[in-house]
Amino acid sequence: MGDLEDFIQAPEHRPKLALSHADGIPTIDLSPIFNSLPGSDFPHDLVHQIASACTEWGFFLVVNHGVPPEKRHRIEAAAREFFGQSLEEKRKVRRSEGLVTGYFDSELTKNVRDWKEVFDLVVEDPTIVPASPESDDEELTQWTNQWPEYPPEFRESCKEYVEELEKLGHKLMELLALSLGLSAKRFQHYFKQQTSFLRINHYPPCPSPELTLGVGRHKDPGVLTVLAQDDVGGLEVKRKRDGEWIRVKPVPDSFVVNIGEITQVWSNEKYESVEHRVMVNSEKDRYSIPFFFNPSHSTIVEPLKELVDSQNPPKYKSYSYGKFLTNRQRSNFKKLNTDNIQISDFKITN
Ligand SMILES: O=C(O)CCC(=O)C(=O)O
Ligand SMILES: [Fe+2]
Repeated sequence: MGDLEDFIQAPEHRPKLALSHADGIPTIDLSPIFNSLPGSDFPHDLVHQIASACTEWGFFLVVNHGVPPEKRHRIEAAAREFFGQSLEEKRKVRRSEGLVTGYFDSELTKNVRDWKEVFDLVVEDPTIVPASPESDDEELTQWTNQWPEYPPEFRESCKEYVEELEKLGHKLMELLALSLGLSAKRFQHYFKQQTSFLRINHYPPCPSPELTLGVGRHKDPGVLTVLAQDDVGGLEVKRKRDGEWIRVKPVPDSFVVNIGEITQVWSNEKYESVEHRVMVNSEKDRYSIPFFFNPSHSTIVEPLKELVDSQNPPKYKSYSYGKFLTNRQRSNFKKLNTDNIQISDFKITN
């Protein structure tokens, strides 16, 4: 993977190898949404579970989520085949500054290299985004997918998986809306011309797991992330209550859902996006597949009018999601001297 030196975390960010599983992240059974009569509301109890998981953790697992397990197994198998090839083969579909989809093995999180390789694809092909982060530049550009030749079923397995995850994403947004006291379809329109993307992460075994991270501590910038992790484990969440790093135990056929920064702003911090990171290990390869559910580039992100009033004034200035996204994108390629753009940059401080 290159020089170990590039991957070494500052001492205060290194993982503890002694694990803290503690009382875990809540697990939410989504079967009621498939059993309720068409046109009727989701059960109150389910909406309540979503509200308390989002408030207390910013993370939860879902089971009985409606995604057929065979579609998940197919993309997982295709991912193993793809990453099992030589670096030379994989680099035929490498990502570059002009072409942001495809294979990449040198991502930085908070300016330190992650011990991972990834394959990214956009859900809308093409995806419309601003050409540059500059606020006075109105030019738009397109992100398109590139596909490897091998394995031959790679493209189709990604496509059918993404379709399922999109359906689940919309269901989760309906639940989230209800849990905030909004109408079920309140968020739907933001996802026309969505900028959602799917990432496949491969974390190879690492000789020094105590010094490095598969993904450094970060918050997801979008609306919602729905992650499939395999049975190896490594994802850790910073518990809101006390700041302890808690391991998210793998549960077969479940998804890990977490709140992104846009939801934090929309909800005026009723729901917070929580930091997480990934530990690697010296023995096993680990794979994970996050689906990042993101709105249109033209979305102006700000606390929702219904959720603010004179008692609870907006905690954020509005910002353009498209500009935010292209700004982040640029910093992923370069080691910068400063931290990349954060939503805290838009926080209103009195
Ligand atoms: O691999 C994981 O478990 C999480 C990955 C992650 O947080 C990310 O890609 O944003
Ligand atoms: Fe993440």
